[in-house]
Amino acid sequence: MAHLSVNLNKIALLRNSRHTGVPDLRRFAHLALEAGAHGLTVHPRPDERHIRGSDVPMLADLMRPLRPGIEFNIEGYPDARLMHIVRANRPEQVTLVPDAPGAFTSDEGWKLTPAQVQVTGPAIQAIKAQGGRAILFIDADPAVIDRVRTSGADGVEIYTGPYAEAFRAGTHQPVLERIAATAARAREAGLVVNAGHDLNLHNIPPLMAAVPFLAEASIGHELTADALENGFTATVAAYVKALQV
Ligand SMILES: CC(=O)[C@@H](O)[C@H](O)COP(=O)(O)O
Ligand SMILES: NCC(=O)COP(=O)(O)O
Repeated sequence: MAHLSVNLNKIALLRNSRHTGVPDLRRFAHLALEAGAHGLTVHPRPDERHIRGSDVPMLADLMRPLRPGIEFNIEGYPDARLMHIVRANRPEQVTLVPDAPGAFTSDEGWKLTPAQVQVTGPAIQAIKAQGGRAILFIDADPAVIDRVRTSGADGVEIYTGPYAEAFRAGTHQPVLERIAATAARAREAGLVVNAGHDLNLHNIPPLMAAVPFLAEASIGHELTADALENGFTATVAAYVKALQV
């Protein structure tokens, strides 16, 4: 069984297209948790296209009485801005991604080159120093796991965008095998194994069959699109169930 962390980015994206505060991010955070989500994820990008820095304290305050158990996961590139948000809000988990400031979306993982380690190392130390779990967003590549292990990170989030794309084409088996090999190597190294990006109710079952020990899936885009058709509460409950196999 994998935990569901609902990513609220796309609720915030819709909210930002008006100055009315509708849809209310606080309400959708409550709805997600009441529907059975094990946590919430936000990615406060530098351009604040969706999640704003000012959203994070509100969500941290909302979730604090529900801790432990319910987890707050903050994602982003470890620049001074993100690390200030992390220090101020002390989430249970921080997922570091190598995104450029204007990235269209997150579309690659850390390679942990010496230059990248110069960036991730201090951030990992700062996250762990305040009791947080430091997760590195990686591509499905077993070869990177040894570098993750020596980085001091607590775990990985395997980037599932290529898997989702291959799944749409019906050519996902080799990609899924690479994910499974990466996850197995990470587990052997004692790392937490998470996954995320473009996961949906169709591509989750094969992923869970291949990685039954997955700890958490953070899901936002496809879940929000499904919720437009089927309702947010019912959709979150369906994703919780899909991850329980
Ligand atoms: C890291 C990842 O794959 C997602 O969590 C990311 O937050 C997606 O960002 P957008 O919602 O801005 O596309
Ligand atoms: N880390 C992945 C995430 O939080 C949500 O990604 P997506 O489901 O919006 O693609």
